[in-house]
Amino acid sequence: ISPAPENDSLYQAMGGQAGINRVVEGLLYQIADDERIVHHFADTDIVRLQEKLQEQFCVEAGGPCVYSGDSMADVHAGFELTEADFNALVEDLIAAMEAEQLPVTVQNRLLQRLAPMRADIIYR
Ligand code: HEM
Repeated sequence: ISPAPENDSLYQAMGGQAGINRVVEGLLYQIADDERIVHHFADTDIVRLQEKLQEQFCVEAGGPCVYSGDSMADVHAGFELTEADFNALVEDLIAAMEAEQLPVTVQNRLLQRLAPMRADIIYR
């Protein structure tokens, strides 16, 4: 787990919670259309996933939120996710951020916050 950001500049650059929520919604639509990975979500409570992603992205962007979901290792264990699965989801997230016209510098700051989670998400 990386330490929380020291300020909320990324949260502000993403448009606060409303902007983050639009990115999360776009991500969920991208995943729904992504035949490479959508099968993993067949039994998922999407309303819960949306809520937890909204919280998590807010925290990682330095916003005033608390993440109430489970650990990345616990959540993703059992899906046997590959590096290709991980990269596909990152591509979907980038597409969602592009659709919100977030500058690449802002996109990269969020991706850098999420990248360290990779080791907990990919199956070993
Ligand atoms: C940076 C990458 C990722 C992040 C930040 C992330 C984040 C999350 C979060 C916050 C949750 C909700 C946890 C909870 O309900 O308590 C979740 C659930 C889930 N994630 Fe990920 N995830 C990532 C990558 C992936 C990938 C690559 C896949 C599959 C292709 C995946 C599949 C799932 C599934 C299927 C669930 C729902 C689990 C269930 O229904 O019990 N995730 N993820």
